[in-house]
Amino acid sequence: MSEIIEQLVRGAHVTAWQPAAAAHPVLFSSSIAESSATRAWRGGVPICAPWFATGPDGSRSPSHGPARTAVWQVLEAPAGQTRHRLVVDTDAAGRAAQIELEFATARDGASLEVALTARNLGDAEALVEAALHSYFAVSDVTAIEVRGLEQAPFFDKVAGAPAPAAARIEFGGLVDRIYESVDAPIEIVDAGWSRTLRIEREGAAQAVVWNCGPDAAPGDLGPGEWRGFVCVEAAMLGDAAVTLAPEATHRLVSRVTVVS
Ligand SMILES: O=P(O)(O)OC[C@H]1O[C@H](O)[C@H](O)[C@@H](O)[C@@H]1O
Repeated sequence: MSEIIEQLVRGAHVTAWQPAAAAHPVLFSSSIAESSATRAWRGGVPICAPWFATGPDGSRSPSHGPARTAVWQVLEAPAGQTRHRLVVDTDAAGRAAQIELEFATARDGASLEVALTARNLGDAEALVEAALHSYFAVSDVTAIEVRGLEQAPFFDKVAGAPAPAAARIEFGGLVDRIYESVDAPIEIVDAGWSRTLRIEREGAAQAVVWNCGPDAAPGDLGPGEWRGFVCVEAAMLGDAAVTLAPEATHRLVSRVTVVS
């Protein structure tokens, strides 16, 4: 089978990727996903910027920032790569700003790299949060293992409190965690599909792990489809947001490799 790659101009949203040699998609998308000015595609790689959720003080909207629902400009790119550009006019602190976002994708037979570069075009400093909110396809989230986070404490958004490191993530209900400091690669070990995905990140020590489970499943997921993905997100939010001086840039990268 030949490679499948799909990307929307709205949100510069990569909605599908399956390398030619892979038996299953690497990225999950909902069977009833839609993309509009008010609703982001459910799946693929939503770009959250220049804030995450409702931002550092909880008052930003839309949730996860305007980048995932705005129409981006398509830039020229070498064969096999894509580049998109968007300028947003508000920073994560709610201040008027000029922040250029450039989103680039590159891939080979086994890896897909997505990179978001934020550049402050304004005269004053700008606060930027961001996440590459990747939905990785799995055979059944309740039967996978996520490796590489065992030693890392996290903030449990479900409990609303910090939590100590835990040996294993049990999926099946709502899991929504912000791991604060993780440099090593994270692996999704999927025995059902005899496959391991390795996720490497640059420009972010945080990783968000999310699956909604059955009870918190959003309306734009098909029946039972919560089992078919796990989000492992390269993230910089809250205390890890970056303050960009005028002309300063920050690059956030997530690279997934099919290792077996
Ligand atoms: O439904 P969405 O706006 O796409 O957000 C989906 C999820 O994104 C992140 O993983 C957040 O940590 C979750 O709290 C949120 O529920």
